[in-house]
Amino acid sequence: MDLDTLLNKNQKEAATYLDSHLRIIAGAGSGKTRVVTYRIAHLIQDVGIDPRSILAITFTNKAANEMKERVNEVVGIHGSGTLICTIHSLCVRFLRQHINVLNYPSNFTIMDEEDQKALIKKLYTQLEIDAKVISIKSMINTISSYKTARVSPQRAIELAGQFSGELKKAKVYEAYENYKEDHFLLDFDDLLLKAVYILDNYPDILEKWQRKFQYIHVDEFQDVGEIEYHLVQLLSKYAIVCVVGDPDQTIYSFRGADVHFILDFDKDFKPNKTIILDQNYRSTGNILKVSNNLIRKNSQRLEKNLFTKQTGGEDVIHHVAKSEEEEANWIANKIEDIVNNQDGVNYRDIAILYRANYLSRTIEQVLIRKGIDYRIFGGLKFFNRKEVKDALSYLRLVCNQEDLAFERIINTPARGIGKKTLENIQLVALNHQISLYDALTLHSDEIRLSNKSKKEVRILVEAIEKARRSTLPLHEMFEQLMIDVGYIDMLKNDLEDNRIDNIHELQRSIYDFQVSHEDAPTLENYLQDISLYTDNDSIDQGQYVSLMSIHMAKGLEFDYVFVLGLSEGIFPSFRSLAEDGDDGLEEERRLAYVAFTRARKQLFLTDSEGFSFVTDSPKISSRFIDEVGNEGIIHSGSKPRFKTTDYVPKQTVSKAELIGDNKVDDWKVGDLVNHDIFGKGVVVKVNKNILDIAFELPAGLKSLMANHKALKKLTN
Ligand SMILES: Nc1ncnc2c1ncn2[C@@H]1O[C@H](COP(=O)(O)OP(=O)(O)OP(=O)(O)O)[C@@H](O)[C@H]1O
Repeated sequence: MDLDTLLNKNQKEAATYLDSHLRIIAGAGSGKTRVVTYRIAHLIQDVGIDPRSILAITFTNKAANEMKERVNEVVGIHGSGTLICTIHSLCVRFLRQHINVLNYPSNFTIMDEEDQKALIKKLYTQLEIDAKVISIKSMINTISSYKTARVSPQRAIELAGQFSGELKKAKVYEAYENYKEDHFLLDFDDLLLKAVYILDNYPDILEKWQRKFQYIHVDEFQDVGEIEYHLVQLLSKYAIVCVVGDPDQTIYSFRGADVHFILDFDKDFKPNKTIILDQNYRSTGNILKVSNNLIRKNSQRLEKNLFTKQTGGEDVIHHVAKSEEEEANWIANKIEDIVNNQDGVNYRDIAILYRANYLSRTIEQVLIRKGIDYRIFGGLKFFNRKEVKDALSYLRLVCNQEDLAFERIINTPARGIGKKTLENIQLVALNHQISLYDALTLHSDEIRLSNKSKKEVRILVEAIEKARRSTLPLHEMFEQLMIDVGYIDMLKNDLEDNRIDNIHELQRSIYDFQVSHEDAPTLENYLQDISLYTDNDSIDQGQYVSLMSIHMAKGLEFDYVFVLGLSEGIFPSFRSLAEDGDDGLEEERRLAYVAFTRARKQLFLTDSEGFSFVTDSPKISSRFIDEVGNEGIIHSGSKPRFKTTDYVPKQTVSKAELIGDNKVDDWKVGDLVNHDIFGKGVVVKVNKNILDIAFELPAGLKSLMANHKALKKLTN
């Protein structure tokens, strides 16, 4: 293996330095993964280290598999036995051997989040706790916080003292832990905690595992948390540890990752050396320029000067579309253009990335319409998501009392209608040859329901009937329906922000449908239109565009990358800013940096005008676009508007800025307005003499008469 031809000088030093612990701090695309791979190969092939004494911890299973493959390619069969896996897999492997010391069998069961939810629901019934008072999701978070802070259930009960809410949670925690122990179950936290507990308390097992590894590598070290760090410390007594990371790519702080572990590595692991890799091999000069300019705006960072020898390259393109639909169309057209006109490029070289999963909806619909196959990594296609299916079922019930829709939603949210009651309703429907909904409403006397269920059913039926009679525009009827049937409350109680965003995105889809089908914007037509997307099971031809959230894209690379939805409030996310202020903003910026640096040949950034149902405000371009400067980037489409510049005038509007007379045919989408009561807004739809205007919160979206005196057009 000739490392001189495979690696640059610093990379080679990093791959071959074995005299002490090693920290490799490296920018995006500078060959971190490549260096770890060749370091392992070097240890086996050139140094003759027993492969079984080499450990490499990666962040995802995908990364582990890729690294294994690459090591095998280089060293062949000699590499077998090297342990390359995620930290959770390492713990499972460890526990299967040693958990018997805690009186667990080695074939314990691992619980995922769905299992956790089911268990907590069960415990709530036993302990008579209402999920509306303590949501299941918040309970899962509480349990996880107790555990990672190493607070035992007994201690939690003591700490809760007389505070009844806290005491209830502590009791659930106790019952949860007891149940798991009785049934030999482990949740994800337990995998790490139990492994660390055994290593901390059983010196002979610790010694055995410490003697196992001579060389330990940890990739993506910027995203480790306290327990992972402790585990690496424990295992490293006789080993040389090599950690690799990029502090600018810390994107999991919300899950306990702490960038200080890589920054302070030199204090705990002695002696040590740090090597910095600053040559980027992945991206063109322009992609790098734009990414560097952005990340420089973060104040909490180690300055690195990432460079590339691939100067220039295609400009980064930022496109502002008139609407989300147009944004998606622009992306799809560009993709077709690239695939048709660039030699050897196919769909698999292209990725579409977004900040939040709900943002995939519009682009999915456009790709389906154009017959471009796509895959969503780490998630479900929009119309397959549970909450979207539930919401559409409610609409189907409003539209035509469909039985399948009825069955899907009758007990979501819970109305005390279980399998038996449903069978009872089905029988009544069969006897009378009517729909399930009619059976429930017209023959309720034949159905056995508790008083509580009767009340819940009444609320449901009233909500459905109200929606049927509604004269509101469809998207408003839908919004009201989701509130009236208790669906939004259910999601709020369960702290399911992402699912709520998907419901708002579905509302946007209904709104868009009305705008484009002014002639017959009926619910029936909408449902028919949408079935094209819900029944879409494309045949896998192996050629697909990859769609994923930026968190999922960590460590990956693609020739062409589109990052969509770059609107202020969406990316950076308003929630991160509200919850974590400047720290939240810096993490969002790192996320944008990760997204931009996934691109090899060309990067496209898009956003659109109009109104966001998720942030409930008019859309303007993300500050990140403003921050990347003007070098290496060109703008197309509408002129980007930023919060700091021309969008919201700081002073009150002067008379001269106002156009006095609002002639009806003067209006167009994108016009800025000032309204005497609602303040400033932007026109999102012109419908003869009625304007849909998106105002800043709290006013939101309003339909107003174009020539009303309260409304003034502002000069653009
Ligand atoms: N010395 C080199 N010669 C040629 N190609 C290289 C070299 N070093 C890295 N590369 C290539 O550059 C790209 C980025 O490398 P790699 O994925 O290892 O970077 P990374 O630092 O792990 O990236 P990130 O942290 O952004 O995910 C890969 O395609 C890799 O093959």
